[in-house]
Amino acid sequence: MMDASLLLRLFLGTLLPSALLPLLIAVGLRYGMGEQLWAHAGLHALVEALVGFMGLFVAVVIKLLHRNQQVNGRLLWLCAGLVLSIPLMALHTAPGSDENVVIWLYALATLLGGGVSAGMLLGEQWHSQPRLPYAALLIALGLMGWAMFFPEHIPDMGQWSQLSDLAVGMNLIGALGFVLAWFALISGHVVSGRRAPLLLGNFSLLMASAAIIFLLADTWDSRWWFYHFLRLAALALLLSYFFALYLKDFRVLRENDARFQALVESIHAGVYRTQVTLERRLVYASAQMHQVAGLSMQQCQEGGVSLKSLVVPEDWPHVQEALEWSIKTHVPYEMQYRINHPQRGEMWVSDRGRIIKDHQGQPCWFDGALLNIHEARETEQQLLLAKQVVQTASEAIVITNHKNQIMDVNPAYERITGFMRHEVLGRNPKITQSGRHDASFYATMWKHLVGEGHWSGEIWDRRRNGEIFPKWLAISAIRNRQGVISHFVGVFNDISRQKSTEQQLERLVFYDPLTQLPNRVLFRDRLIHEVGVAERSNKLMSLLLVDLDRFKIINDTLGHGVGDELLLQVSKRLIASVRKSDTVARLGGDEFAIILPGMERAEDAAHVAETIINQLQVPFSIEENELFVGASIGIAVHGQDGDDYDSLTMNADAAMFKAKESGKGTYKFFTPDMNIQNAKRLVMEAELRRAVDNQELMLHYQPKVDAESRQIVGMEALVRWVHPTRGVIPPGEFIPLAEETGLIVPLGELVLTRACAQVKQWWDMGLPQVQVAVNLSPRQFQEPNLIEKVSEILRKTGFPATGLELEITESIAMHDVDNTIETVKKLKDLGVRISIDDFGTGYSSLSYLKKFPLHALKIDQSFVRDLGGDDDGASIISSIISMAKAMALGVVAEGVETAQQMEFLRGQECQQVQGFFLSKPLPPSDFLALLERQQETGCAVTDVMGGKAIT
Ligand SMILES: Nc1nc2c(ncn2[C@@H]2O[C@@H]3COP(=O)(O)O[C@H]4[C@@H](O)[C@H](n5cnc6c(=O)[nH]c(N)nc65)O[C@@H]4COP(=O)(O)O[C@H]3[C@H]2O)c(=O)[nH]1
Repeated sequence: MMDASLLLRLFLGTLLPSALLPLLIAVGLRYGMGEQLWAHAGLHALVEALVGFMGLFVAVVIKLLHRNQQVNGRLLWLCAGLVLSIPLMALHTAPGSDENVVIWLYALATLLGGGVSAGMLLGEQWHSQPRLPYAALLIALGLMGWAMFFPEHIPDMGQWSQLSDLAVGMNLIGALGFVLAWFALISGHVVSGRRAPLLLGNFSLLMASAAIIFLLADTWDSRWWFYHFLRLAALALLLSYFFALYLKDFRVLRENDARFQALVESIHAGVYRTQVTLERRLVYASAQMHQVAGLSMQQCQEGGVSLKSLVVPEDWPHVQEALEWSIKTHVPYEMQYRINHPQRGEMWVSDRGRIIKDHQGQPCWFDGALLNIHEARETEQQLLLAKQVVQTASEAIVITNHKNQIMDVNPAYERITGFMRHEVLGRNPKITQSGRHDASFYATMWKHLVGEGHWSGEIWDRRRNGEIFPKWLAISAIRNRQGVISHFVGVFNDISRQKSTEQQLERLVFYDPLTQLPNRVLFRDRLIHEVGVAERSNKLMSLLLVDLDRFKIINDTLGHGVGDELLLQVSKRLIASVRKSDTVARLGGDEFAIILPGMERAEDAAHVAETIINQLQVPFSIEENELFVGASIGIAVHGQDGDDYDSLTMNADAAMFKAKESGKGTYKFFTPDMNIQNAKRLVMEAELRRAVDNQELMLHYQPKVDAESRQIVGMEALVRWVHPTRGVIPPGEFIPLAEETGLIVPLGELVLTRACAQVKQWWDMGLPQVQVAVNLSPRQFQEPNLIEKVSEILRKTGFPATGLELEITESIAMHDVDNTIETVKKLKDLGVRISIDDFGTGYSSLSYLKKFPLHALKIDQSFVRDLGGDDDGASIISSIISMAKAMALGVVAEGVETAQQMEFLRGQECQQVQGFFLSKPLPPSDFLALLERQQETGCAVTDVMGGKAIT
């Protein structure tokens, strides 16, 4: 609805003045200038020129605005109306035009101007005809040409005072056209807004009015001037509208530009426009390009710098490619590349832009924005790197927020805990708690973590499968800029393998690998510890050293497998014999130590020792063998027998040695005189060393007699130590010491050489050529050059190998059976005979025995001694004899002391006998006499059978 007040204001403000003013001017001119024709003609030309200029100007403006799509297409009809009418109107001022032509031009201009302007009312399909103004121009030119060159063909238009009907009709139709155009204009379809339709409508009304007044006017009268000025006012209205429109556009443009500038300068990005040529020269660069790309402010303002010169050469092809692609596809581009910043060096930028086309759709610019992303990219790279580090780290990493909710974990976390990332996100890390640590542990941990910012330590956790494992955990608190804890980062390692290695190492260092008992190192530690405890308390502490009595024989004869099993079983019995607080340790070989702390009386240690001895006397059953071992125990009590590790162990050792000495299977408390005995042993060792060198050793010979013929068939060489002060020392007292110290090797060589030399001498004397038997100790037997030594001695002494018999013990035979068989075979190859001494005391396996190239078995004297007693010596002897017979071996019975024993052995068809009943071991001179007697009488021991020994 048209606003009435607006209508009134427009009427009063626009239409009225624009009609009144021409009227006043016209009246003023008529009466002011009178009949001065020259003045009227000049003013008329000026007015028409102004009308013509304004009309054409407005026509051009409408056309241009339409091309820029700033005005409605209907206005092209108004434009065409102006193009048609204005030149025609202007033409009538040409000098020499006759009245008919002038009226014709006027009427035609009014007709065509109004008629074509009314085209604004036409339907949609008639709008936006860009060629319409040109067509109008052509028609106008044609009509002008007609009027100018063929005035005679112009219809009769009458005179100013009396217009023809045609002239009147054309003017009326033209006026009607302007009225119709007024309808079109005020409808709001041509121009929008409140004032514009009325303003333009006024133009149309004035034009219509001018056409009507034209009909009433006469040349130079006031009506005549009136319609001229009406048209001038109408066009002035039109011009003012479009001028205002232009001004408005210009202002908007300027505002937009200022706004655009402000906007562009306010953003961090450098905004640019470049040419689409290959160089991509900048035609516009915002001031930010100074910051982003290092352009000078002058370069920013003037442009001209090529984008190519800014970009790092390696990246340019990539930039070119993206821009070309954008030209081709018209799709905006977005890329990241490096530019050479003159001050800051290579900088990463992000470039987003698009192709701009001209009005013909041809690409003409690239408009883009360059953003410095160097720091962001560096940060991104660092983040990427950090992420990769986290992802590939072998340590588990868990990140929580300040509420201790898991925000992220790495693959190592998943591998170690078994929990997948998605299972733990948002949960508390305590899902892996093992329950091994109490609340106070975690409270301390958190206190330290929050206070110090970090915590590290060993902690036990639980895997998803329930398995508990140790880990080394380091947690750091991460604080934000305000210093408030925002995150926690936990890094941990599964240290179960390391732990078990540590434990294994600890076991290796501190425990005996066979029995798993503490070894000497840990024993020492514990003993020192218990000494300290005993000193602080009123309790006694005792140390027991336990040595197994027959372990060596068992180990040598039945092998290490049996030996190891025996030690295992012994260790179990020892543990079972003491309290849990006591320490049972294995010091090596068959030696064990027991620490008994917290005892009331020393006798308590004796009870424990008795228990142990009783326990170890119970036979052990290993691999179908029933094995008997006893134990000798030495006891030292803290305080009375020593107050430190060294004195206690030394004294317990001395006590143990004494226990062994005083018959096995017993215990002894340490007494001070034991140390004296120890000292004695040391002295003896030195003396024995000297004795070997000083020829203090001499040999005695004990005859072996044929049980049937009673003739001496052999002899055993037995060493004696003739001590300068102590007299003759029997071998039982020094052979073990020699064996222990290694002195047995030179001693054994000495004995063998002496025996061979002695018997060779007797043989050379023509005496009965009986064999001599020499004892070989285990240590001698294991000498790698034994064979060479024996053959060298035989060679040196010239004694035939067949005259020599070497006695080895059962334990030697059964130790390392294969090697022993080898050595025995080699000895046999030399011609030497081998017999097994003390047979029956060891654990000889018959099947092995068969493999040895033996000569004879010597029945141990303990069985002979048992004859006639309760023990089953007789049956053992007869078994040995029948076994030897079966194996085609000779048998010698040792230790024959009585006629009964002799009788028994003869009855059992024992081939040879040896013993005090026949003869004690004799010095060489006595044995020589015996041999000589046998040579003379044929039998050296005849009288013996009468019950009297030879010596
Ligand atoms: N009670 C009793 N004893 C009798 C009787 N008949 C012989 N004997 C003793 O029995 C031991 C026999 O020697 P053995 O079994 O080889 O036992 C020997 C032997 O193992 C070792 N031995 C002696 N001389 C040597 C030697 O030159 N080298 C090595 N390696 N060991 C030797 O010392 C051990 C002890 O030698 P001896 O004291 O000489 O003791 C000798 C001998 O005097 C008897 O009727 N009644």
